[in-house]
This record gives sequence, structure tokens and C-alpha cells, in this order.
Amino acid sequence: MTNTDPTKGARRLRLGTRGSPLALAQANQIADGIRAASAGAYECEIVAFTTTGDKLTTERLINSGGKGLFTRELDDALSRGELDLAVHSLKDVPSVLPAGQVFAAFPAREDPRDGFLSHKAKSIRELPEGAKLGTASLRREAQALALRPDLEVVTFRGNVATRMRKLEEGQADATFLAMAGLTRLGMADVATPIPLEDMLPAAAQGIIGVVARDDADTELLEILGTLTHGPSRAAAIAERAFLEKLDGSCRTPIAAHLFDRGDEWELIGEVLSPGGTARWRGDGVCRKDATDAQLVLLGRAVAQEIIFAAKEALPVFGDER
Ligand SMILES: NCc1[nH]cc(CCC(=O)O)c1CC(=O)O
Repeated sequence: MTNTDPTKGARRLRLGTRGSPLALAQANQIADGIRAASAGAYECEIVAFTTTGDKLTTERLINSGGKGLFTRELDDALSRGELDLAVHSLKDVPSVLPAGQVFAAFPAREDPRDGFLSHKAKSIRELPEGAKLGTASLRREAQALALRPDLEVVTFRGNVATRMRKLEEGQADATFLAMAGLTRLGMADVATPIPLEDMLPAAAQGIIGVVARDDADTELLEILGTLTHGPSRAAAIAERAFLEKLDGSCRTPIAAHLFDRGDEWELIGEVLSPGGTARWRGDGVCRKDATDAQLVLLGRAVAQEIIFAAKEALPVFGDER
């Protein structure tokens, strides 16, 4: 499948992604991977997009704006054939891909933990009474308030650099950022990682998803397949199946993580009421050699457990699904 004949020019691929430094770093990683795995047969050109999500300026707009805000423009360009591949932070990708699109690679997951950033404390617990927490994430807001109901949550939007600047300016006393993003930008040391069990991350946090059209040529799909990391792919499938089953509302704080328990996978899922006054956890295990279908069933079963437990309190789960 490799083209080592120097007289034959490399085939050009257009890789679409968002314009943020993090998105560009991720796209470059994939471009390097494709070049190496194809022994130079493919060369990638990175095309940066501004998505609707990048243009919105307030947290509330994001939270009420529906799904795919960070992917729609890329989805459309991929469908139209203006791109060959789209590179996404998987946690920003809606749980169902647009028709005609497939995941072509799930490279090794980067640190999935959330990071805590503050000049006033080393952890959420140590923050002074009534401290301001900057976040645009309903999940992080609910998880932090579950622990510290006295905190005041303030809107914190923008890319990693913007949010760090807002913290420096004192617009908040603390904020959270995904360790994966910080690590990929070479800035992991600005944050204190929070143990996974203390703050369960968003489904697929730290995983990159590479999306192709389902009619992409087999040679390209084979090369992309070699970039896939099995355990990260298993996590992507189980965590996203959990999310899909729960996807009643984009206003519900949801977290999920597939843990490596030696000879088994354990999926822990969590749903909180907005504001963190109530929290439901579910969990389930499966064998490490589970098929994709079994990983999907695991995700759905953990979601179903939470739906049963939470449906009285959260009417959004009352519907049959
Ligand atoms: N919603 C924005 C977003 N999407 C992906 C990441 C980080 C990288 C990742 O989780 O893969 C971030 C920033 C953050 O949550 O701090």
C-alpha cells in the first residue's frame, strides 16, 4: 500500500480543522502520522475553519445552541468533497456523525483528566469561600458546585490562551482546562491534574477523531487505520454510546470514562442536575477483547442504569428511548 517510487508524486490530502492553536496542533500530528505511515505517499495540506462555535461569544449561547457547533462547517465541507478528512477533538463531535461520514482513525488518547488552574488554591476544596470559578462547561460547573455550592460561576469562553489571560486578569479565581489540550500545546505545567474519579471527564476527552467520507479510497482508510490505538478506540466507542443513549438534552451535565482495570474495561458514567445539586453514577464492565457491538451495549447499559435512577428527578429522561 505504500508508494516508495520517488518518480511518483505524493498524493495531496486536504485536512480540515478549527483554527485554534490546539486544533492546528492536532491536525499537524495527524498529517505527520499520515506522511510517516504512507512512507511519504500522501502529503497533507491543513485547512483551518472558523466554526459557529468559535464565533459565539457567550456560554449561554453555546449551551442552548444545539449540537455540532464546532463541527458543522467542517462536516459540510467534507460532505461536499472540499476536504478529504476532518480532524476533531472527539468530545466536541455530536454522538451521531452526519450521513455518509465515518471515523477513519482514533489515535492514542492524550491525558483525559481535567486540570485545575488557580493562583489562590491548589484544588477546588481549598478555594476561599465564594470564590469565582470561570467555566463555560455545564459539566465542570455542576461537578464543582456539587463539591462547593458556595462558588460563584462566571462565564469563561475562548481558547486556552484566552481563558488563561482571563484568569491572569482576575476575572475568576480558578478555572479548568482539559490536560489533553494543555499537554498538546506543551503547557501541562500550568495546571494541576484532577484524579479521574474525583472529576469524571467529558466522554471522549483527550481523544482525536479523524473523520472521512464513507466512499474514501481503501488505501487511505488502511493508512489511517494504522494510526488507530485499540484502547483509545474502545473508549471512544463505549463513551460515545453512553452519550448517545443519554443525549436527551445538550443542557444536561454528562461525564463518562472507560477505565483500564487490568483484564477488564470498566465504564463509569455520571449525570448531574444543572447546578450539581444531584448526581447519578452508573458503571459496568466488559472483557478487553470485546467487539464494537459489546462496547456499544456497555455504554447503553450504563446509561440505562442512570436513566432509571434519575428519571423522577430529571424529566428529560422520562421519554421512551
Ligand atoms: N470544548 C473545547 C475543547 N475541546 C477539546 C478540548 C481539549 C482537548 C480534548 O479534550 O481532547 C477543549 C478544551 C477544554 O475542554 O479545556
